[in-house]
Amino acid sequence: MTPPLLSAAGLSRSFGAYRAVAHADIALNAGRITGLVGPNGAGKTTLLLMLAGLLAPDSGQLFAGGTVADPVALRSRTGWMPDVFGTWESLTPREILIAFGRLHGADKATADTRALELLNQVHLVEFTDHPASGLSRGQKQRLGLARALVNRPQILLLDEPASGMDPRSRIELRAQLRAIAAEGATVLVSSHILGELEEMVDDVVFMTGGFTHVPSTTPSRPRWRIRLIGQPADQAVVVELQDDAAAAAYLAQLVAQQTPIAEFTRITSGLEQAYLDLDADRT
Ligand SMILES: Nc1ncnc2c1ncn2[C@@H]1O[C@H](COP(=O)(O)OP(=O)(O)OP(=O)(O)O)[C@@H](O)[C@H]1O
Repeated sequence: MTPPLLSAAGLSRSFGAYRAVAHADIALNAGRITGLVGPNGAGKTTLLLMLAGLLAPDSGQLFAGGTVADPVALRSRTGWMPDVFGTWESLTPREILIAFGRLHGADKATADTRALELLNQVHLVEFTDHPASGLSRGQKQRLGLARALVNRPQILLLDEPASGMDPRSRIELRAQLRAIAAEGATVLVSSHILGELEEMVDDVVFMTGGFTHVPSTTPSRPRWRIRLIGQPADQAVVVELQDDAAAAAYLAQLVAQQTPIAEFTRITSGLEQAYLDLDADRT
């Protein structure tokens, strides 16, 4: 079996006395998009920074392709997109991307060509030579994605990439990540938008209180709550159905049977339900 492009075993990291990541195991395989899901403060960003080779773990080990990862080599193969793009705002998107290309060893002409290619890809060409401070939050996110892709990374780590993006940009982001994975890279994306993540990812890793948890199966079936007229809310029935079309057919069948329905509600996506189940286990 091909070893994961990047994996971590027993990573931990504290800030002073506070243990942000207690024990994190994760395996990121070529061609796969993995979702990293967890509540605020769970340790997701800290884990992503360690996986990117940007923050040293206190203990645990990182492996790239099955052998112990060298942080410098890891950084050269990794693209990192932080949740907030806040640096170098007086520079233009072209200058920022060229600078990052040069940091990755490209000559000026190659870095310039790559910068323009990426600005095209994330639809920011019209802002190529304007200061980045004038970009909106969503545009800055798109520039952050371009910056993460400068070195054509095999390992792409994204922290809340869709926050601030408009619906079209989100759809494009999904397609771009899928295309990047299809070329053999691995993508790890943290997000709180579970419905959206569910459409994007192949695998999910949950994180709570500094610990990672891999669900035994990735739940994919959403659930609906059905309550009959006069039925107390706590006695409503919950059914799992494949998708909205299956729900519509099920509802039509109930109506044809003259079932006295008071409520028929999609309650959560499968991923949301798994998350709530995990949270319930922990409280
Ligand atoms: N540099 C730091 N110094 C001190 N504490 C930190 C530092 N970075 C993170 N922490 C703390 O570690 C914990 C985990 O933070 P982290 O940013 O990894 O969580 P997260 O899961 O990404 O949260 P969110 O979903 O809110 O972005 C938090 O309690 C945070 O305050």
